[in-house]
Amino acid sequence: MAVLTMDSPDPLTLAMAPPKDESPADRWAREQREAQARLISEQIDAHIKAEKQAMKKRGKPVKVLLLGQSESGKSTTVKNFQMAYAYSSFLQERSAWRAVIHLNLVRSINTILDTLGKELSDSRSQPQSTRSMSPARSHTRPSTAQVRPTVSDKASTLPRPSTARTKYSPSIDTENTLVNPVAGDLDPDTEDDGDGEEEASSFSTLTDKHRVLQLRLAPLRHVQRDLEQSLGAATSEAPGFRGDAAPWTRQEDLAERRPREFFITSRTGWKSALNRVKSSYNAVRRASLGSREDAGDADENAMSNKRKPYDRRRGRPISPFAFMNRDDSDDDADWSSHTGECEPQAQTAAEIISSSAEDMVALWADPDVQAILARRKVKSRLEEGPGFFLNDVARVAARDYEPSDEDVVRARLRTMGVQEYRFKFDKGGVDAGREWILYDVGGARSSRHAWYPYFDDIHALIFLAPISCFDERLAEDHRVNRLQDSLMIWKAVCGSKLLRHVQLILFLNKCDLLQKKLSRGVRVVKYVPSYGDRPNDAQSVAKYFRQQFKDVFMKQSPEKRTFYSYLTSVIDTKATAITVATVRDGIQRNYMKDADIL
Ligand SMILES: Nc1nc2c(ncn2[C@@H]2O[C@H](COP(=O)(O)OP(=O)(O)OP(=O)(O)O)[C@@H](O)[C@H]2O)c(=O)[nH]1
Ligand SMILES: [Mg+2]
Repeated sequence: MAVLTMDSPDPLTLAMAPPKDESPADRWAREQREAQARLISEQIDAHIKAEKQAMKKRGKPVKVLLLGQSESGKSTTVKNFQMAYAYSSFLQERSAWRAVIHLNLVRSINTILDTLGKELSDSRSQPQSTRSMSPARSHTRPSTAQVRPTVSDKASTLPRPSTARTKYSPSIDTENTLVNPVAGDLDPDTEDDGDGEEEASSFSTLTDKHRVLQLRLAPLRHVQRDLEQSLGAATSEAPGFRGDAAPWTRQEDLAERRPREFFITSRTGWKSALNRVKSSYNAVRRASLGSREDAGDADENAMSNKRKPYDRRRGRPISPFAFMNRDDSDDDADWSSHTGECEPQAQTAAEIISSSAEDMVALWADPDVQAILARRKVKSRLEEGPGFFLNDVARVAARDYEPSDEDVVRARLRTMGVQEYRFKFDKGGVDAGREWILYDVGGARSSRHAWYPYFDDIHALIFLAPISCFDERLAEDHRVNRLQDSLMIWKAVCGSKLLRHVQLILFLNKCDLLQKKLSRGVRVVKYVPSYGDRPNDAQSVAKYFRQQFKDVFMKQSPEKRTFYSYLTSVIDTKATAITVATVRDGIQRNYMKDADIL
């Protein structure tokens, strides 16, 4: 074995030494390269120094985590912050939401077509004796293939409804579904109003006109598939998952910490999804924004094959968002080379949607279709569900459609992983100029393990609890009532030792939907027996639910702290702007008080 002795030449010196037989030209080239490298190194050092000084001057960023179950309104709240304080970046993204809105719309249409399909097959499967109750039912039905594709009521040869309808009997929850909303699971055998207890009919009111519409709208199935493919995994709702409401509590008991970086899934979720279709919509916009947009062409599955976004200067993963004020925009410079991938599918989808506009309007406006949807309980599910655009078809399907702010706020795309938004409040407030970071998380049960690593490094937590969901079940686990799930998460949040100094702010959200639900006659006491004989109006119900959350807060908080709560409908951007401003001031004051700045 060779041994290094003191007499041996220093291996480092040897490695750095120029080649023995270096020519003058090679030497000149080498020295040029070395000078260039020195210059770059000095520039990086100067940049880091300037950044550190700026950081010191600005102070640490205010960090806010948004929590709540899936579809509680976290991302919608972020959009409200974005609209209020980073509107230019919101505008830059706005047109890209068109694909999401189109997908939301097409899904609603396909849900209607599915319902009509069921209606027809249910009526066909009725025994002959039932069908022959009415003389009209002996009429021969034309085969679908024979139907001329025109939308006219005159061709109708199908029977009209008789008055002898099957009695509507909702097999819904009985009493005691939610005796104590904080306690255990629901009875898995019970069903609620919103879960699709549908009443089949022994005959169909559908005519040739509807069949023609069905045929003409059939291409929208492909459109849905194509848009889902273009936008990636965030378009599907959370898969079934029978995990805990607050899976981190066990970790907390064991004082187990996992590094946050492990969980950051930069460039997944809706931002990446939007960027995949963005370029196909607006070539001019693309040309002007191409250099700064964090344009993603990867969905979550493709991520592992891509270069990971990493900010060498700051030593952390790059934000997946372009949502930041101008002087932060260089954050995403590494990604500019990915910009501009064209998604012709989204454009083709927009063309088909545009040419189907009239038929979509006709389908949704049709009184027979409306009656079937109402009877099968699909109507309220659509109207009160996320991403409802059926009342805006003519506008949304137009060739030159550009989403409005309100459209973007109403659009639905699931958040995957944890997404980070950075921005500064340019003007106003007690702490103008300070950087803020909002963390938006995926709220499905399968995503909640990713929340915990953020607990020890945040100043405030905004918790979204949709109070209209008292009669709904979790998509990922149908045994669990959604209000109960919210309360279980809230309980764990309030009781968390890591969060004991964190300012908790509760948004009792979806008050507009609560109002709608109650006005169509849904009774709270049926799902929350403890509600008793209190009035079934939105104000009383909201007050009662607020008290439930407050009780949990008071009981679980490890230390005394103030309870902040707001009744919100975060799709109402005007009202939410006021709430957001109040919350912002409150968080800033608290932050500065803690930092002994005030
Ligand atoms: N009517 C009504 N709709 C709301 C309200 N808040 C949110 N929504 C809608 O509900 C849907 C879901 O909202 P998101 O903000 O995406 O929910 P989220 O909590 O981010 O959900 P995940 O990303 O799955 O965790 C969207 O279509 C929103 O427009 C509200 O107060 N009223
Ligand atoms: Mg979200």
